[in-house]
Amino acid sequence: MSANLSPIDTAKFVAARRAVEYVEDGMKVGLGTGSTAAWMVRCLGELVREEGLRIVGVPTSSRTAELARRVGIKVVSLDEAKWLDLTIDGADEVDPALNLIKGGGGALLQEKIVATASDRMIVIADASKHVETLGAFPLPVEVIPFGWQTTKALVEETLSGLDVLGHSTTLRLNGEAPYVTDEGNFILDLHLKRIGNARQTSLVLNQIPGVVENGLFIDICDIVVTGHGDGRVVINDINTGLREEERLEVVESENIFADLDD
Ligand SMILES: O=C[C@H](O)[C@H](O)[C@H](O)COP(=O)(O)O
Repeated sequence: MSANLSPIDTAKFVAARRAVEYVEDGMKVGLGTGSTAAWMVRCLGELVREEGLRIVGVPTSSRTAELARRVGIKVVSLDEAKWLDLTIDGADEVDPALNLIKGGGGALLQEKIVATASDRMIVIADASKHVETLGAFPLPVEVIPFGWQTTKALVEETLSGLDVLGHSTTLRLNGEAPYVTDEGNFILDLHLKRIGNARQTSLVLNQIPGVVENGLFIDICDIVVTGHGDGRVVINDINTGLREEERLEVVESENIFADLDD
């Protein structure tokens, strides 16, 4: 069957489809969160079901855990797996050095822990995620609920010293109530004017009491697989400098497209 995907879903799907080629039998794989990562989980599930691929998956959110189980991937905790061969995840922004902003879907904390505990991190993205400088996408910062308004004020005061803060810092909402992460925390979205020094910004943010983690992923990602709406994928490996392009055909079994609610 030829799937009738929109160009954006085609881009996400081909990136995911190409990225799962890095997964080998017996691997322990970190499973990212978000709409692009959901394609990867479906692709991996298909390989498990149809080709007998034997892997264990460590999900980075309750959403991903649920989807992974549904598509037939054996799910274990990070503490059971201890160290992972590979993590595949999406991103909100990717810069030329493959530094990232993540957390648009609220899963940055588990994502950063899982990616850091992996030999390699592969990011899957559509072309719109590439930027020259990080920071147009609001930077998510996970904070504990206790005293969050004080933490917000401290974040604003600290960033004004770095001259990176734009017009506002907002508490992420779920309807009228604060959005609550899988770890029971809140998220502040930082609207920045620029991030001149992402490493410094990340370190400074994580020094503030009440801040649990921020969405800057510096020197964590090894490979970016970028999908395009016409089926092209571009692979960028920061360690080898390799850049290659190929084209994938979007002709898939019904199973993988049967469940598109994620
Ligand atoms: O918290 C969510 C994650 O960092 C996502 O990987 C990121 O927001 C990208 O999501 P999507 O693939 O839906 O654009």
